[in-house]
Amino acid sequence: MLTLDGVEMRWGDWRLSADLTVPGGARVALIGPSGAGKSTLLAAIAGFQDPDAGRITWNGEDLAGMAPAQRPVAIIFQDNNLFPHLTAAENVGLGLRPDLKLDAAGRAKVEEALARVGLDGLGQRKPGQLSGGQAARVALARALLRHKPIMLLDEPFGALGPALRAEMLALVAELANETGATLIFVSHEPDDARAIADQVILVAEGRAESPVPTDEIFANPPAALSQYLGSS
Ligand SMILES: Nc1ncnc2c1ncn2[C@@H]1O[C@H](COP(=O)(O)OP(=O)(O)OP(=O)(O)O)[C@@H](O)[C@H]1O
Repeated sequence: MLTLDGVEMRWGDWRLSADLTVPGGARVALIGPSGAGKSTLLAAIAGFQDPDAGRITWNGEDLAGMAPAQRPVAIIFQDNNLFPHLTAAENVGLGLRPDLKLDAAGRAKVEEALARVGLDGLGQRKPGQLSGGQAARVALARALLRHKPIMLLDEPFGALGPALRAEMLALVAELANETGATLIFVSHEPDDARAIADQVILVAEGRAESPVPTDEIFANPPAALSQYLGSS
């Protein structure tokens, strides 16, 4: 399980506190108003931004001082972080080795990951020759290949249309089920949370709340959530 114990993030006067536990294998949506701190929270878990106070642990192990690459975490960002000059296969291969010196077994793993996300035969294309949905699949294949127990998604499918976004989220949920990974994703669409999250963390008014079962939180939304849903 992932535990945020007395975590505080600060930017100038801005503050976010988080005291919560995400069970291993959970599928959690982070929802809340723009600027509430959802990305900041993911950055703290991924190791891009140190907490100003508190501890983040995974199965009891403190992640402090661990570089992002060493953490039990794979993260996918909204722009998918693909290198335009590398092929889809090379972009995926970076998940195995940053120097791309892959042996036959490594190349086979890349092919396997590409096939698993539905990109069989498209490995030699550059990102510019792929659709938005296909590019998102490349990012997913790269994350998959890293075999990390926690997968973080910072609105990775925000630029896709609703049908494609739903399809990609369903694929992510399927992959998380297969690998047993703990999934934490940011979304501005309550429907995304309803579709694949079993729990929701509300990030609002300076706090990231403990996860609540998805059905429960939408059936009986706290004031900050009603306000956010009403204004979106
Ligand atoms: N590098 C930074 N330097 C200073 N302030 C920052 C930095 N990154 C984020 N912030 C501030 O932290 C607050 C939270 O930002 P964050 O991006 O985490 O919110 P969010 O909930 O993900 O928003 P959105 O839904 O719009 O993506 C904002 O007030 C933002 O301006």
